[in-house]
Amino acid sequence: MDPPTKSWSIHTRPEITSQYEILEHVGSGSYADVYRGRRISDGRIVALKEVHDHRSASREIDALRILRGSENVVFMYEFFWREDEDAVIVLEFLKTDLATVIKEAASDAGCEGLAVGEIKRWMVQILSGVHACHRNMIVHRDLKPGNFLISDDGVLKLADFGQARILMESGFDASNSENSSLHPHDDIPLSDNSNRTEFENQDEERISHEEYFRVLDELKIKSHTYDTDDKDTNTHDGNNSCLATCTISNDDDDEIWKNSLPYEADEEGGYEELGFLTSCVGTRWFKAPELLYGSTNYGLEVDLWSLGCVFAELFTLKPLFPGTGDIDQISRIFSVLGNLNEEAWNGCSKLPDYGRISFTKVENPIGIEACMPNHLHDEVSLVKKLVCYDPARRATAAELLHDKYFYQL
Ligand SMILES: Nc1ncnc2c1ncn2[C@@H]1O[C@H](COP(=O)(O)OP(=O)(O)OP(=O)(O)O)[C@@H](O)[C@H]1O
Repeated sequence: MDPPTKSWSIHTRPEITSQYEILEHVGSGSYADVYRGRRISDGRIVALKEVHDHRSASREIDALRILRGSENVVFMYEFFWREDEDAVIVLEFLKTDLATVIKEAASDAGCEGLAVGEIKRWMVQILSGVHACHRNMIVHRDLKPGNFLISDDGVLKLADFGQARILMESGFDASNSENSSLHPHDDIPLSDNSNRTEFENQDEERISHEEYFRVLDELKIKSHTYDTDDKDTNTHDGNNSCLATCTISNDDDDEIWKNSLPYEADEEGGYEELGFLTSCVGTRWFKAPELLYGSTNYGLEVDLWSLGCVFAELFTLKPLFPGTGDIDQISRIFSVLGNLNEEAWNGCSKLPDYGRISFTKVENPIGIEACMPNHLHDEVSLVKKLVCYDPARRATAAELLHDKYFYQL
């Protein structure tokens, strides 16, 4: 079947085709088509990501500009963006991803799971990629195995920043916390011959030890900044990239839920004017409880919950909370952690959708331990540091990078 008409536009753009040979279409996401390409000047194989959504392109470029040079974040060589055209982002080409690693291990009948050494290696790289984001106050908002790409030489890189937000200016200048998102389209003249921006060969930003530890301290500050232009209404279902808007659910029960949620407020002129973050982001299985309950002033911690789910999956090769709809998602979390209440998270009753639906009391939550049978105490404990209700109690990526678990043989 032919790709959607719009995705052909990359073939008809001389500024791109004069520099890149487009080899093949390698994948599609909710907002993008990705092609393998060859840079004509030196034969380098690249990924050309044609992003069909303006806001998503802006987010991805903003984040990748800031994160350039981070070893565990996908590298952006340059991008092309002209008025009335989709942005095309030129990225390093990464052949596989963590979802494939997990799937292959799970489908190998003789395989009892990934080797501990391999798991630790992936985790450290995941943490390093997420730490790079968080030290720059970038919340990714869609962490899942499929968004951790892997190079031929086994280096894992965080990708797909289409839902990312910058919560404050990098450098943590809180005085500029509002309107902090960079807008590449504002500073790139949108004329025919000035639509290309290169990043290759730029030196990695380096920070002093003093600055490093200051940043670690800052990570403890829970950021609840106002978001001036967040009105994205799309989210993904389950573990796959099939798009489900917030008004579509796999679960009939969610009819009740969705009708009670203020998703309509995300429409043009709604949240944009009010300046809140949307709760309508991420992939359900990895979505933090505060997002499921409609929070609009969450912080970096939503990524930490997702990380916990990814880590559990690396250990067990099975998703931790494979909900079929938002209600089912919450029910699954409750059956493991117990009901969400003030005792579990002081302040949770203020979440916008708290109490809109009453859930049966889970008398005996099974605990994370039961989801990870045959796993060591340290492994369960690592997941528990992330998968906990109170966002303030979730361990940061920086803290976990120092966790003794990663230094034990
Ligand atoms: N740098 C890359 N190198 C190789 N393949 C890539 C690269 N980036 C993305 N892909 C492939 O293209 C597909 C779509 O990309 P991506 O997921 O980033 O688009 P998206 O619309 O932002 O996704 P999503 O639906 O998860 O939000 C991915 O599944 C992946 O297989």
